[in-house]
Amino acid sequence: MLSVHDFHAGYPSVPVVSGAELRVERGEIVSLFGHNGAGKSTLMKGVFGVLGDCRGEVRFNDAAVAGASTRSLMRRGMVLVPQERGVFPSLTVAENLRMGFWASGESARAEYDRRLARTLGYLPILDERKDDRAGELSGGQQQMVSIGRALLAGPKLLLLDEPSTGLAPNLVDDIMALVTRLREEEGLSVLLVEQNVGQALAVSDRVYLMKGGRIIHEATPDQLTWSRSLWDLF
Ligand SMILES: Nc1ncnc2c1ncn2[C@@H]1O[C@H](COP(=O)(O)OP(=O)(O)OP(=O)(O)O)[C@@H](O)[C@H]1O
Repeated sequence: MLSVHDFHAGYPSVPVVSGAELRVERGEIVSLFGHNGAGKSTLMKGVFGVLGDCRGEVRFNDAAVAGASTRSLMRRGMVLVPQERGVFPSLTVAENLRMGFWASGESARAEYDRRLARTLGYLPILDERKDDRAGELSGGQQQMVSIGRALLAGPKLLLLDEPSTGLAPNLVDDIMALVTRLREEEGLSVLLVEQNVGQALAVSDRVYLMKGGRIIHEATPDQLTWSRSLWDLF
């Protein structure tokens, strides 16, 4: 579904990610772990076409997409849920969700209704709050808006950047359960950045460790759980 080879990304005159190699197979949940500043968000944003200064190979659904715009990647089915959530506070929840649909380039009303019904099925709180301004919602509910907006875009691959930032532990469990359901019921592939390592490991098929802008190791959750030497890499 996604393969990244010798990928470099950063900001004007600030190189961050160096020579990254990673892949996400269809239907896989893959986590990317690393300390603050390791470059996880930069890698995700680079792959998603948000940053200008990138080079290397990115293949998505068998097409070479390095350098493609975010807009074209969304139309192909890659969607980023950014760490900062990016909800539009003065718009209602329903309007925020609709933005995701429009960003996917779809315009058929029937498809909108179908995606909306499925999304509200996963996130019933958004149905209850659909006429409220997103800025009035709690942090956890705003995270649900951000994920819901991504689902309205009809993703095949979700890039989820620290979805549980600032959330209570029970909400972290809810988000991990949602990720698992989306994989099982929608066949979604997920690349997940998460600081709650234990909870992310429980839902992941594979894991990458990132340090100093480099991917330093690939492991299964089992290997990571039982190998002290892998943790020492950090
Ligand atoms: N807009 C920017 N301009 C310049 N440097 C940036 C910018 N955003 C991030 N950086 C730098 O890039 C490096 C990697 O940051 P990044 O956010 O990718 O790390 P991260 O692993 O996602 O960390 P965290 O877990 O804190 O989100 C850091 O040194 C950071 O200061």
